[in-house]
Amino acid sequence: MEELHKALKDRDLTVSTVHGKGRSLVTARDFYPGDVIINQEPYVCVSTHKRCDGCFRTTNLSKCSRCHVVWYCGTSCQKSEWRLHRLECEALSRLDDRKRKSVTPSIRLMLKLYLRRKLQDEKIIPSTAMDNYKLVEALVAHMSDITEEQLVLYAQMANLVHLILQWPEINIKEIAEIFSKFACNAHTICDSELRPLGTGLYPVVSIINHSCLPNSVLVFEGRIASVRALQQLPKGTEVLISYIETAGSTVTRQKALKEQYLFTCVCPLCSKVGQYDDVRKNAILEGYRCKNETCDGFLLRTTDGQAFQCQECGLIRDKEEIKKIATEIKLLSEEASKPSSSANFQEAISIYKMIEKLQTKLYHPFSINLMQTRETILKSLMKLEHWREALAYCKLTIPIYQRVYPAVHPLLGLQYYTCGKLEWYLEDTEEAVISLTKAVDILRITHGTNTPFVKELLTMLEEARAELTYKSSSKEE
Ligand SMILES: C[S@@+](CC[C@H](N)C(=O)[O-])C[C@H]1O[C@@H](n2cnc3c(N)ncnc32)[C@H](O)[C@@H]1O
Repeated sequence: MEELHKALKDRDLTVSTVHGKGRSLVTARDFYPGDVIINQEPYVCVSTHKRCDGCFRTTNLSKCSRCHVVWYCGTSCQKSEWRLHRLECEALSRLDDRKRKSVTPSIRLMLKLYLRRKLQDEKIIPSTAMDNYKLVEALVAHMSDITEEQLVLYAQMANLVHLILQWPEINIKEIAEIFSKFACNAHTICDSELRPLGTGLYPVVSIINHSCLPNSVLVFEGRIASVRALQQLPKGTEVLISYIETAGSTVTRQKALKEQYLFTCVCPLCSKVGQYDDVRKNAILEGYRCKNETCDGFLLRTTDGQAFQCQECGLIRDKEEIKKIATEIKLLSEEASKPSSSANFQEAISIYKMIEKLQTKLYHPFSINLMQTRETILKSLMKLEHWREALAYCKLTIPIYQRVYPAVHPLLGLQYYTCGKLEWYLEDTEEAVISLTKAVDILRITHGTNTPFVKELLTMLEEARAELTYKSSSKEE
């Protein structure tokens, strides 16, 4: 680990231990909003769905002609992956069709990990301070916290890995432990618009702990993980990213962290659990609305548990009435998730609009359930190229985004970006300039200014500004 400390020192970072959290990454100088704190290539990664295994693209794909499992977009990616894939390919080719179908991304991640370790041990692939198996060994596994059921699943997966690799010395218990490490440490690789592409293990980035109110953000440039400061981080600050979607009540966030990452979060936001501010925030995010439509107070359960009372105007909402609407929403949601409905955007939109109508009666106007429904409608409208209505929905989501996310958050930036693009396309140039400027202000910090995505956004903003100037000068004439 000496080597790692030296490599991190060169990047103005250190590792220290924080009570209740274990290792943590700490700044050794001041970092400013948008500064890259650390970049890392994955130790191993896999694409999910049908994508090129090298660059995650979905165009010009052809399957490896030998193993029929892995896809490449061309010879360049195939060559760059060859040393590792040669061994993986050999192992996969031995499988019959049925077994080959059971090779999930997690199984492939494990195969690649073992093969890469072997290649590094044999010095066929070089090791560096930030790229070696010792870093994987140091990752937390939380073996004592996993359920019996999960353990059985890991053991089954480990057996499959054993069967594929056919290495006599392989240790099933060790593989199961590494599966647990994947669960606690691997990251979902996303594109610039935060759509998931694959999964990767970045053992140095994995030293970074979670906060529900993070000071940094993890984004990806291709398969390189990039952690950027969201705010000024004075020397000696613990770098914190969010592992989960933070727009949820404390209970929802803690449940997600416990289930997916096996820990109880001790961040400043979570330690406020039960305090008035936390109760109020949660009741707005996931609670019911006041019966009086002009009141935006939040509701809490009455002491007898039989109803909910608005904390602003005192009006009572009956539990049965709430239950009735909630049941109608549930039935409609089940209908919407049927393959026949989700494949037909028009049908999906009409069901989700019914859900939206019921949710506006049930939930607080700043509810995340409502935000998610509107987001689903927006996406379907975009698919159908119903731009004007899509813009209306996008605008409806923005106030909720502003409320549930901090001022600098990639999802808020991306929502302004969608809004700006739609406005520009619909020739609402003045509005487009405002929305795109807001998008740039956020995304230049979260994504950096050198990525193709942000460069394109900057060009779009420049063009929209030029168009606005032209429109204004033509009006004056
Ligand atoms: C990806 S690792 C982060 C590095 C880890 N601290 C280590 O020592 O390797 C995730 C683990 O760190 C700990 N952790 C991260 N954030 C935490 C938080 N906010 N509260 C409590 N534990 C946390 C948990 O044990 C979690 O499973």
